[in-house]
Amino acid sequence: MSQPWTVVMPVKRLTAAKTRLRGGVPGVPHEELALALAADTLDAVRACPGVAEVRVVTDDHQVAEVARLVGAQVLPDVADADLNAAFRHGATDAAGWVAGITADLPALRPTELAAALRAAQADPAGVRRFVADAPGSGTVLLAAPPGVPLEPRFGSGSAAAHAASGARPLAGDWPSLRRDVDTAADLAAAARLGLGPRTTALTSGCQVG
Ligand SMILES: Nc1nc2c(ncn2[C@@H]2O[C@H](COP(=O)(O)OP(=O)(O)OP(=O)(O)O)[C@@H](O)[C@H]2O)c(=O)[nH]1
Ligand SMILES: C=C(OP(=O)(O)O)C(=O)O
Repeated sequence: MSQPWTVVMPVKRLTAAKTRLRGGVPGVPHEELALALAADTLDAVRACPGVAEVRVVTDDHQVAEVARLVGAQVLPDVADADLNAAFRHGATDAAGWVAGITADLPALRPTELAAALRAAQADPAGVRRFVADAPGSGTVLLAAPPGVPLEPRFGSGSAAAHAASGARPLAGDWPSLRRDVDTAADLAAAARLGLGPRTTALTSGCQVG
């Protein structure tokens, strides 16, 4: 029987978010696209079996509104902090299993996330586990057992940084989980897997990638 998860999802202010994607979908306002990516990720996380609580760390009022509507808890960003500080802040005082996930997974399927979370709990070693992104250099998910600090090392080269910090990679065929979207080419790859409803509605009929 799996134990419940608290999932922490940081989202940057939309005006500053996803700069590598800016202009990537002609005709689609950038902030609407950034919001759609986060909203679809959030919906999939909320729909994932085993996820008891979702904490969205953000200073963006539109993201906060969407998050509250789907029953997530909203925490403001720590002033002048970065992505890893946002993960640590969101994980504060979480009692059981904690996972940090990036908010740029618009093709995410709840079944694939559930499978990855189950795989993390199946490890008897009691260490942090992570899921690398599709290219293998980044991280989309970091999981910590009860009582073990999340110790996030997201950012460029984070898969190696997480491994160097003692976290172990999770192997699994979870293409929708591993498909983070940083560029227009990533969005095209996510579209081939099947985008969530908000990103689909916003980009349908548009040239992506
Ligand atoms: N709350 C919070 N979330 C962040 C911060 N930096 C990044 N994120 C989120 O973390 C996730 C992964 O970050 P990146 O892929 O680097 O996204 P990004 O910084 O918006 O994209 P680029 O501008 O292209 O580097 C995204 O969902 C971001 O919204 C931060 O300082 N605070
Ligand atoms: C945040 C990360 O990278 P990117 O900005 O490339 O999504 C990461 O992979 O840890």
